[in-house]
This record gives sequence, C-alpha cells and structure tokens, in this order.
Amino acid sequence: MCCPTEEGLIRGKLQHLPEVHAMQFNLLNRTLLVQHDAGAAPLLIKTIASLGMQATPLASETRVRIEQMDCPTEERLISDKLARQPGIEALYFNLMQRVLTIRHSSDALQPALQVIRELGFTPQLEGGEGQPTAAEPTPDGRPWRLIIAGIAAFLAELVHFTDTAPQWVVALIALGAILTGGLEVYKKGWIALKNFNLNINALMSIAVTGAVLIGQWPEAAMVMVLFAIAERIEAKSLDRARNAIRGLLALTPERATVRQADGSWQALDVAQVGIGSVVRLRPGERIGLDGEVLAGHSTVDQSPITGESLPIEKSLGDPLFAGTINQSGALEYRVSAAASNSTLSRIIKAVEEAQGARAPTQRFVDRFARIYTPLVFLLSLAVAVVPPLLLGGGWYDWIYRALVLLVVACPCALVISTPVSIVSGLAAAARKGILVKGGVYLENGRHITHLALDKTGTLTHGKPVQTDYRPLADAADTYIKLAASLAARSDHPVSQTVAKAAQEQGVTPDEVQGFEALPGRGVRGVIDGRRYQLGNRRLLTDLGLRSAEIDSQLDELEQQGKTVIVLSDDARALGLFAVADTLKASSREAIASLHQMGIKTLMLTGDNQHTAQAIAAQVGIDEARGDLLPTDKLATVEKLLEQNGVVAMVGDGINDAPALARADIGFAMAAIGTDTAIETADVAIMDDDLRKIPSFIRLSQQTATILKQNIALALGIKMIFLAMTITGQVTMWMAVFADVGVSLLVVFNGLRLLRK
Ligand SMILES: Nc1ncnc2c1ncn2[C@@H]1O[C@H](COP(=O)(O)OP(=O)(O)OP(=O)(O)O)[C@@H](O)[C@H]1O
Ligand SMILES: [Zn+2]
Repeated sequence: MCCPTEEGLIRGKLQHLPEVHAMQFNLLNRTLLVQHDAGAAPLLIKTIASLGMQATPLASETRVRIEQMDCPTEERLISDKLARQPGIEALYFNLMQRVLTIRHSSDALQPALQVIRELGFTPQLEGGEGQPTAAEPTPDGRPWRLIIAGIAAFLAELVHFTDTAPQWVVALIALGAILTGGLEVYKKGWIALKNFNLNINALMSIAVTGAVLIGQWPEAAMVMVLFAIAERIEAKSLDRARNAIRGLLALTPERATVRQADGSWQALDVAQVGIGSVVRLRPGERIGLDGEVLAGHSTVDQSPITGESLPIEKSLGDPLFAGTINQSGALEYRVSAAASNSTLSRIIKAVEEAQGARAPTQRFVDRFARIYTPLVFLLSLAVAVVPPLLLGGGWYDWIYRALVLLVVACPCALVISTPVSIVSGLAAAARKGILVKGGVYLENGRHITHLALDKTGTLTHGKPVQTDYRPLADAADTYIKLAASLAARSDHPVSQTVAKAAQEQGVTPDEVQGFEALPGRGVRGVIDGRRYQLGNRRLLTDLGLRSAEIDSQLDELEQQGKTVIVLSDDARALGLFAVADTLKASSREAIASLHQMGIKTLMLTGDNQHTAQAIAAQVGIDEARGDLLPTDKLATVEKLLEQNGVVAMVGDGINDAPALARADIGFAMAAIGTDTAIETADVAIMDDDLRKIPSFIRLSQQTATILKQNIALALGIKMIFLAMTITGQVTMWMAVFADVGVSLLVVFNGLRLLRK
C-alpha cells in the first residue's frame, strides 16, 4: 500500500464491514490503524488479501473488562504477571471503570486472557470502540451466604460468651461462618500469595487463619464476615462514583423517529440511525442524535451538556446535540453523527480516559502503599517473634498483636481515597459543562497564578457589527463595493462584518483576482486590474501609507474600543471601516471572581493596542497586550511560564492553539460545536460562559480539600491503630472496623464532590 488509490480501495471495502469502527491510513509507513471488534482481525486480513494486498498485523489494543478488579493491589497482581508475557506491549489500567486496555501483538491476546483467568479474574472482551454501555453494577451474588455467615458468626460469639456449649461447638459454628462468608477471600488471597502479592485478601486470610490457629474461633469468624460485608458496601458505593459519568449517557433516548424512503415516519433504535437520516422531534422530546435543523423553530435546553439552562434558539442550519431537550416547537433535523460518536459520547469517553490517567496525588499514594504494606507486614513478623524471644513476652499475646497488625497493614482506604475524589470531581465538572481531560488539571487548577485570555470570542461575543465608514479620498461611493469584494473572500470576523454591512446596503461584491490573506494584517487582491488592500494599521505601515491625518482618525475610533481596517490601493488610503464587538455580560463577573482568587489576568489579542486597552478597561482585566501575531501569543505565554507561575490560557482554539497547548492548562471556550476543542484542550468549556473558569478553580480547590482530608483520615487513623496495636490496646475486631470504616468514610467524603 503506497498510493492513495490503494487507500481508497481498502477504505471502500472495509468501511462496509460492521466489525470496523474507524480507520486511519498512514501511507508513508504503510500502516493502517483499524478500530475493530475483538476477534475481527483475521477477517480484516482476509478482506485485504482479497484486494491483492498482504496485511501483516502489528499490534492491536483490546479493552478487557474485569469485574473483580477494583483495587490497586489487584492491578499490581495482574500487571506483574502480564507484563512478562511475550507479545504484550503495554497495559493501561482504569480501576474506576474496571477496564484494562492491553496493547498486544495479534496472537498474544488469548494467552493474556488465560493468564488473567489463572489469577482468578473473569476477563470480558469489550465490543470494540462502539457506544459505551452503562457500567453494570457490582453483581449482587450470594447475599444469603453473607447473611448465613453473619448469623453463624454471631452465634459462635454468643455461645462462646455465655459458655453454654463446649469449645468444639463454638469452633464448628465459627468454621461454618468463615467458610460460607470467606471462601472468596481465601481463594483470592491464595492466588495473591502464590504470586508474592500482599493484597487485602491475602492479609485477611493470614490474619483469620492465624486467629484460628491461636484458638480465637469466634473472633476469626466475626472478622471474616465483617470484612466480607464491608467489601460489599465499599464496592457498591464505588459504583456510584463510577456511574456518575455514565449516567450522563442515560440522557439520550433509545429511539428516534426517522423518515423512511416512502416518506413515512418510524421509531428506530438510535444505534441504527445512519448519518444523513432525517429525524422528527416533538415538543418536549429529548434529542437522540447530533444533527442540523432542517425545518421548524424551537428552543433547546442544552444544560445536560453545557450546564447552562438558558434555552437556545434553534432554526434552519443550527446544530442539535444528542442528550439535550427540545422545548416548545417541533423540529426536523438531519443526523450528522452516529449515536456512538455524538458530542455527548465523546465527552463521556474523554472523561473516562481522564480517569485512567493518574493525578499526581494518586501516584504518590500508590507509591506509598507499595512500601507501606510490606513494611507493616515485616513489622508484624517482628512483633510476633522479637518480644517473646528477647523481652520475655508471652507468645500468644504477641502473635495476636501481630495478626491485628496485618489487618492494619491494608492500604485500601488510603489507596482508594484519591481516585474516588478525583472521579467525583471530574463527574461534577462534566455536569456543569466543564470537560476536564485529566485529574492533573483538576488537581492543579487551584494553583493557577496567571490567566491569559484571548479577546475575540472569549471576552466578546465574536459577532462584531460595523459602526463607522469614513471615506478618506473622493469617489467615495465605490469604496464600499471594493472593500466588500475583498472582505467577502475572507472568513476573518472583521472582514465578515464589513462584507455583511455592505450586503445589507444592497452592494454586490466584484470578482477578485489573486486574493491573498495576510495573517495578522488583512487581505489583498486585484479588482478590475488594480491592486487593493484591506487591513489594519500594521498593513498600512508596511505599505508606507500612514499619515498624521489617518493616525488621528484611527486613534480616535480605536480608543472607543473599535477595530478599524483601512481600504487602500498602492498609492493611498481610500476609506476606513470600524467594527465593534460587544462584551459578554458574564465576562466582567468572571474576571472579578478571578481577581478575588488572586489570579492575574492578561488579555492577548491580534487586535491593536488601543482597542485592546479599551476592552480590557471595560471588563476590568489587569493588562492588555495588543498587536500580537499568533507566534507572539505563544512567546508571551512562554515568558510567563519562565516566571514560575502556573499559567493558564483561554481561547477559542482557532488562532491561539499553540499558546493553548503550551500553557500549563489550556481552556477552550464554546467547545460544544467544535470537535477539535474537545479533543485538544486540557479543559473544554462547553458553552461560551467565562464564569466556568472560576467555577472550575473552585471545584479544583474543593477537590484538593477533600483529597487532603481523605489522605489525612486514612493515614492518621492507620498510624493511631499501628501504635495502639503494638501497645496491645486493639483487638482484631476493632482493626477491621477501623480499616473498613475509614475506607467507607473516604469513599463517602469523595462522593460529596458529586453534589458540588
Ligand atoms: N482577513 C482579515 N480581514 C480584515 N482584517 C484582518 C484580517 N486579518 C487580520 N486582520 C486585522 O488584523 C488584526 C489582527 O488579526 P488576528 O487574526 O491576528 O487577531 P484577531 O483574531 O482579530 O484577534 P484575537 O487575537 O483577539 O482573536 C485584526 O484585528 C484585523 O484588524
Ligand atoms: Zn482495607
């Protein structure tokens, strides 16, 4: 495969296969990246062979759902074993979603799945990159077992306490409780131990077995049952965080009313509706697919995506988004994206990926847990052996303390405390219409010291109107037509405004030859054999056409916050056009909140310094820098970065993409309509409301607070118990209660963010 016709051939053939979801060709490297259903690779190779080409599979990525995997110790268990398998190139764990993405060579998948099974997990293949399905809740399985185990454990304790039966009866009842309630724990623990892994199951198994060996039957039973119950509650509450994002998906209706070839209407499953289909919407109906209005007028509540409940007017040509709600009128629209690729689906996918990437605190905690557990394990060995041998302590007493220490060695609460907070924070942000592309940004948002803002479209509406036209030479009546002819060819907002104003006056543009855009300056072209330019002061300077008279007129208009461009031929300036953009009502308030947070604001714009200053003064921005070329914007951000600040930049991502990418945090505004913004920004603000930035920073602060509380809680209580265990004040019961209690506490504390 080396030429585009071959690409076309392959694409034509593969795109009709239902197993294929997406293709990306790279003719230079002769590679084709295909997203396909699991197991479809041989079919693809055969199809390509039928075209007379030979395909050699390189590596593919497979998403595997592993229901029982939700603790980092399990992750380590899998990764230690799997990474050593031949053909495995990379592993990406997402514990919150319980999904493991394996990058592997084509024949390595089955052995890898086998390894996972041997470790006691049940891997399920996910169907390619299709529409994300709502995560299944933790299976309920065997609640009766826990109930029986609980009753038995209680009985054992009761009989032991009241001394109504011989010791062997107590032991028998307790054994029953341990086996019914804790068989799973033992199984998992054994697999972990075999692999030199000390996960919670291994620790609990040792502790309970130890308790049995020293004759603490009722206690062993109670501890095991309590642990099993707590695990269950914890898993359930984690499901809540896990599904907070997926819950958004429940917003899209399952069916849409689609026009058939014969003109009739039929309700179809949204997954079956193709691009280009025409869909009808009743008033009050939820929108099922992304599309563009073909007929009708209505307002749409876009709050499910933007977090902004102000209804948006929709008529011919306006975009509609799956998951939003049609209000008063009936609409017909043409579908523009498959259900699995709607804006909402992409948001959900992005947030899920964001969860997979570890935030800094989480990495720290994971590292800590890695040494904490083995350390406490060694400590407990020492506690069991050293005092009795060297200090004359009682064996029984110290072994018991050592077993309690094993329970305290569990890092669960600590390890779980960060992801649950981050995920809840990400979900809360998504609900507000703020798409955060990684926990890092949520953690660092509160450290922002400088915010650079683009002017057009960020602070202003980006929809300027023409305010002034002034001829500078005679024969003035032809200038509007000349300017409009040039302007109509450009998609720059300033040109567009001039073109529109002329059109409204009934002026039709002339033919332009040799049209050229001069970035940061304006445009030029030849009309009727003569060359004309339309552009800003910089362009006039380049042409050597500045004069005191023109400068004073420009100064005057620019100081009113207007943007002025001048029409000129090669000899003189002919006329000037001023346009003015309106400030968004929310901008002032947003800037004021940012200042209250101690953040310095800086406006960066390609527009001239006067206009920049005038606008900056109106919104209350600290500093304005005008006359910047896109490269200057980047340089400004870089200079700020050198001053050790945390620099964020907000823009619409069109001419400020490099600066956005370079900043510590890049915010893209009005992302709902633009795919690139969702994909490239660090944080995408779905609507165009600048106040989302202070609210993101507040959320970042709240997340940080909860993270700190959680780590302090988890660590603090562990440390207290560690000390108290060694001095012999803690029973195994209490240790289990403390451990699972803290786990639950941090989970619930993290979930509080969902309500922010
Ligand atoms: N195609 C064009 N038509 C008319 N004027 C233009 C054109 N291109 C640039 N200009 C002039 O140059 C100035 C700078 O343009 P540039 O595209 O760099 O910034 P901008 O997009 O207008 O502003 P911002 O940086 O705030 O988004 C504009 O304000 C305008 O005066
Ligand atoms: Zn634990």
